[in-house]
Amino acid sequence: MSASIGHNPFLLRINSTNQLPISKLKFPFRFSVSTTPARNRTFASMSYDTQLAAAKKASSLAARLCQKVQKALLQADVQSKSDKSPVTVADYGSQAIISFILQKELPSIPFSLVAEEDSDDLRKEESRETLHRITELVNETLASDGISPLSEEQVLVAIDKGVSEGGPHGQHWVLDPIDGTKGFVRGDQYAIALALLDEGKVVLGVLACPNLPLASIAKRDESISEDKTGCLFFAKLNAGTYMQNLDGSSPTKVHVSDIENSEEASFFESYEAAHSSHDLSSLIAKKLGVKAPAVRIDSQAKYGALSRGDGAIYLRFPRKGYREKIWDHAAGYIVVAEAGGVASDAAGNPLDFSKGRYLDLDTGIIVTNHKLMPALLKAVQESIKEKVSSL
Ligand SMILES: Nc1ncnc2c1ncn2[C@@H]1O[C@H](COP(=O)(O)O)[C@@H](OP(=O)(O)O)[C@H]1O
Ligand SMILES: [Mg+2]
Ligand SMILES: [Mg+2]
Ligand SMILES: [Mg+2]
Repeated sequence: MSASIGHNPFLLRINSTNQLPISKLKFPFRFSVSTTPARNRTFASMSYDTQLAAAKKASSLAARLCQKVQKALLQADVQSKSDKSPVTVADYGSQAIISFILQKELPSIPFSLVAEEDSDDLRKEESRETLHRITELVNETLASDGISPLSEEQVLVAIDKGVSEGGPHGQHWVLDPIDGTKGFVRGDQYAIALALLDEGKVVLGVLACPNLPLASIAKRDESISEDKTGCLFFAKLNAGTYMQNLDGSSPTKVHVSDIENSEEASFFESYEAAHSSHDLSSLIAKKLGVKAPAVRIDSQAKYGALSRGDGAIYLRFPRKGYREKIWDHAAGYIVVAEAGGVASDAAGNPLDFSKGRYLDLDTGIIVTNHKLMPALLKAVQESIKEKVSSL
């Protein structure tokens, strides 16, 4: 793993392999409050209310930190020049806050966290100033909620709780502290994405999207820039999906688009062509007769926007060999599923979050409503075949 600290104290460039030394693996924990063995419990019997409240609090505080850093980044006019995945002090700060708050709010539940970042680079001598800045940011954010400050070591320990491997047994939090870091650095969309796995299934998810307008982004007039932004989506198994203002308004229930005619559908995809083939998605859209141009935005904000019907389809086709990580999809997946949507890989298999830190997938991820899925799947499979045979 390597990292170099740029001129701006808010930005770190990092080259992460996501490989973890065996010595860092955490024993998978069971939910200890219940006296029933985990495998015998039914998901319906669990309410997950305390976990959801803790997840909402943790994500909202992390969003506060991210908003502050993004403002500073933009004022400093930093640009992402490297083709390596950027990591900012906000990625680390967000992970530290969420890890710390979840443990603080849920003291009686054994804690297992599968998260994107680790502190290996931050522990290096050359990162001292950065660690100091991260700790300062974390403490300013915690103070705004009346929480006592953490030491630099406590910040590192909180970040490193994220080394869990997840898996099919017990409960595991799944965290992307900033999803869409490239969008974050550009001043565009990003999300703080937190989900809970229980026995390998996603049972709750929270998506904080500080730059997403509260109003629909479908057919938005780009010239109107004073749209209110900052959405918090949350979903619990069998309990629906809700959206509220990040500042804490009362939640409203959301539902995916009920469009049946694919010609009327619009679709989301990654802003970054390196993350998802824009060529393949345009071929699929053509086959479906989609008229609207692709809506390209960063991060799981796409899942949030889809869950409230801003668009009807999300297409993601990474280059061959890319392995999707569970934190890039777990929260978004349940937010869409509980809003009446469906996600699968390109072969129509459901997404399986029980396999550890990665998703095992056939080719890509497609998300839509139940009515459009059969036609979408057909168009996807035909398009993939055509693309492969034309190579
Ligand atoms: N070559 C690649 N193909 C597909 N996804 C990639 C990728 N390189 C990075 N990503 C993932 O794409 C995520 C952003 O998704 P999106 O394209 O929807 O904005 C990144 O999350 P992070 O920003 O958390 O690192 C990263 O995990
Ligand atoms: Mg990243
Ligand atoms: Mg991500
Ligand atoms: Mg991330």
